[in-house]
Amino acid sequence: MVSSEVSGFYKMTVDERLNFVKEFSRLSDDDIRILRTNGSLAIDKADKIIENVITTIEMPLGIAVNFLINGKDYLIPMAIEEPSVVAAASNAAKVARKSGGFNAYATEPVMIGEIQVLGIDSLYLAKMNILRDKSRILELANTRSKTLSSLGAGAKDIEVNVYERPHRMLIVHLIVDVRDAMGANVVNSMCEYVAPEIEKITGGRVNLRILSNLTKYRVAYASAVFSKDIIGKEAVDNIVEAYRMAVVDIYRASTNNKGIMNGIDAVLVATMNDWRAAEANAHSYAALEGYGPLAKYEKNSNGDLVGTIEIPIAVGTVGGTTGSIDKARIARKILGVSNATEFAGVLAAVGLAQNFSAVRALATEGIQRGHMELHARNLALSAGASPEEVDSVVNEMISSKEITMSNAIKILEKMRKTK
Ligand SMILES: CC(C)(COP(=O)([O-])OP(=O)([O-])OC[C@H]1O[C@@H](n2cnc3c(N)ncnc32)[C@H](O)[C@@H]1OP(=O)([O-])[O-])[C@@H](O)C(=O)NCCC(=O)NCCSC(=O)C[C@@](C)(O)CC(=O)[O-]
Ligand SMILES: NC(=O)C1=CN([C@@H]2O[C@H](COP(=O)(O)OP(=O)(O)OC[C@H]3O[C@@H](n4cnc5c(N)ncnc54)[C@H](OP(=O)(O)O)[C@@H]3O)[C@@H](O)[C@H]2O)C=CC1
Repeated sequence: MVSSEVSGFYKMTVDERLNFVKEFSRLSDDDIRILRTNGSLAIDKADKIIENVITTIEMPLGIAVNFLINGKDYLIPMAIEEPSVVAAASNAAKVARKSGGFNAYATEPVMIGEIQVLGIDSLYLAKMNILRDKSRILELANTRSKTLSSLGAGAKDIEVNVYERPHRMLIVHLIVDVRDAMGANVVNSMCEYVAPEIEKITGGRVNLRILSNLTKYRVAYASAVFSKDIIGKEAVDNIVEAYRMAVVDIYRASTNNKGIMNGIDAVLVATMNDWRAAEANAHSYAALEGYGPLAKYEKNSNGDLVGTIEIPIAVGTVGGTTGSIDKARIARKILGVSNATEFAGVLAAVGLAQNFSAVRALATEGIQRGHMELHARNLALSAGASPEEVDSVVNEMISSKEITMSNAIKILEKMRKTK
């Protein structure tokens, strides 16, 4: 197995990077041909995926290197428009692997489907009757997926929540093990299918039947030690203090968690998973006990920084659009995860890595040096520089210490005049 630890990956040419990834992930020549093809999603195929299609839109896909998770090497495909995210993930993974890399695990892939029942005479009696008929309801739900039933997964339990005020209703939770799927469609099918039975049992009227995007029972964890000898004692203390700011201040917690999702969303986009669901999930979980940071930092007795993350993740290796788009299928091959639970653990590690790098930068030199130097390339492109002109414009912006759009335009105009 080739190691994912590679210094100077970013200095390689695109072809050299592709060759590295091909060898690491054992990609076929056909995979490489697809990765090299711009616009590989044919318009007639795109037209079958969503509605009212007029074109497709491209976005860069980069690879974060150095990830060692539970002793296994990973290359992380990330599709994102924001510079410095891929660099930051690779940077954190490089530091973490010096202390053994990330440890990660995820709970069983259990989702919650919700059924709202209104117009019930006796809420507590209705609750009792639903619980009494639980096995029959679960059996009915499980007729909706042959695969889940054959895997010993599917609908497993029922919870009933009674609300008397401000509005009277029952909310029935269908607890479903969705295995390798994200699970929204299958959970929704089950909820809709059992709804008439719930009406019969309760004498009420079912209104909504929809999954919850808050997957309280489907949670991933990751941890890593970041050595004080690499990041410095002062950085360890400053990062712990920065974490504490996110604990007391929701304005900081929001930005902190955005940084975590920078990494997770990018992998979800690369593999065509539902990142809107992931966003809703992460932020509502962060708010369960009053909105706070999803990753925590402590200093251990050796003086090193210990980072941990606890984040709900509903991600699929089957279903949705994960198999419909060739590059997403290849991105998953690059990632090399064999099931949704392993995938969730990897995403938690990516989220922690992303958070560590951002907070490390913030708590030491500030975010602008690392981030803006990479963002300068976008400014140069937006100012109209050709790919050949970008590096010269960027270098001049950096040496003038003015990384702004107006400076990029000025430099470009001057450069073209003197040519
Ligand atoms: C940008 C770095 C990594 C530079 O960091 P540096 O210290 O200049 O990097 P280095 O030269 O010491 O290199 C260390 C490693 O970083 C990687 N690396 C280094 N440079 C590159 C590059 N050009 N392209 C790809 N990878 C790169 C690479 O793995 C490299 O190892 P090597 O290959 O040399 O053995 C650092 O400053 C950093 O991690 N900054 C944080 C950036 C960040 O978090 N960006 C997210 C966007 S800002 C945001 O949206 C969220 C935020 C910040 O608001 C969240 C929050 O508030 O919490
Ligand atoms: N609120 C939200 O987040 C919502 C999201 N969505 C969308 O729903 C999609 C995800 O739904 P999802 O149910 O995952 O997708 P699918 O319905 O596409 O896929 C799930 C199905 O795949 C089959 N399957 C085959 N092998 C496995 C396996 N190993 N593990 C699990 N299932 C397997 C099962 O069907 P079978 O038994 O027939 O083989 C299962 O029901 C996403 O596109 C999402 O954007 C939709 C509605 C709401």
